Amino acid sequence: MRVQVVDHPLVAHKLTALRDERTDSPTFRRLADELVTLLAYEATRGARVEPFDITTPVGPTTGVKLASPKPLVVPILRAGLGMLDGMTRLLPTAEVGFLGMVRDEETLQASTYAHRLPDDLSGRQCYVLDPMLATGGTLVAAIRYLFELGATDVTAVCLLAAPEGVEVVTSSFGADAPITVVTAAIDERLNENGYIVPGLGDAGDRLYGVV
Ligand SMILES: O=P(O)(O)OC[C@H]1O[C@H](OP(=O)(O)OP(=O)(O)O)[C@H](O)[C@@H]1O
Ligand SMILES: O=c1cc[nH]c(=O)[nH]1
Ligand SMILES: [Mg+2]
Repeated sequence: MRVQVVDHPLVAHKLTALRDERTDSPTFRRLADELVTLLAYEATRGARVEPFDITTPVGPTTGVKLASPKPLVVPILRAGLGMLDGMTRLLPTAEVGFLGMVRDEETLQASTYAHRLPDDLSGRQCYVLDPMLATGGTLVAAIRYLFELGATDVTAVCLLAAPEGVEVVTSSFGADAPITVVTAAIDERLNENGYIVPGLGDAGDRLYGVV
């Protein structure tokens, strides 16, 4: 398993504005979208391509195009939906599957309330979108499900991660697992309610105007 923290001044600048409690919902959505596009650039560094012949106005050449089968992008509802447009802007030919998951606020256990994914993920590069990697329960369950469907190459794109969550994903699948986590930052810790500190609060509520 590989963890990549995207170290870039624009990422840090936008993340700071996203964290700020004064940032309203429309601005939060825009910043999340912009951040994902920057993270997507790194997350897709290993995207498979195949040779593609074209003719420019000057003559023939061979370039590349994304290889088949198409990559699959999987936002984890609700908050992951706020990352979908930013990701598919860079991967417009990707297919999109959906996982609806919610964490119990008391037990912090994740449960799945909806799924709509292709039946067979073998050979597909899968990109899971979830802004927050907190205890790791949600991401572990999501990746386990993708593996059950045959996935062998999973990249999770998160806006923020807690060290505890990164550790749980690593220990659940092993250091050699074909998993990459790309995030804008790994914060200090989780608090007693399972929230990332300093974090940005409840990503779903802030995206969708609940607070
Ligand atoms: O790493 P974990 O401890 O499992 O927590 C992270 C999950 O919690 C949040 O979702 P939430 O359950 O609040 O659902 P929502 O997206 O509908 O707000 C967040 O969007 C992640 O999916
Ligand atoms: O800090 C956190 C942890 C889980 N989910 C969130 O939205 N925020
Ligand atoms: Mg939430």
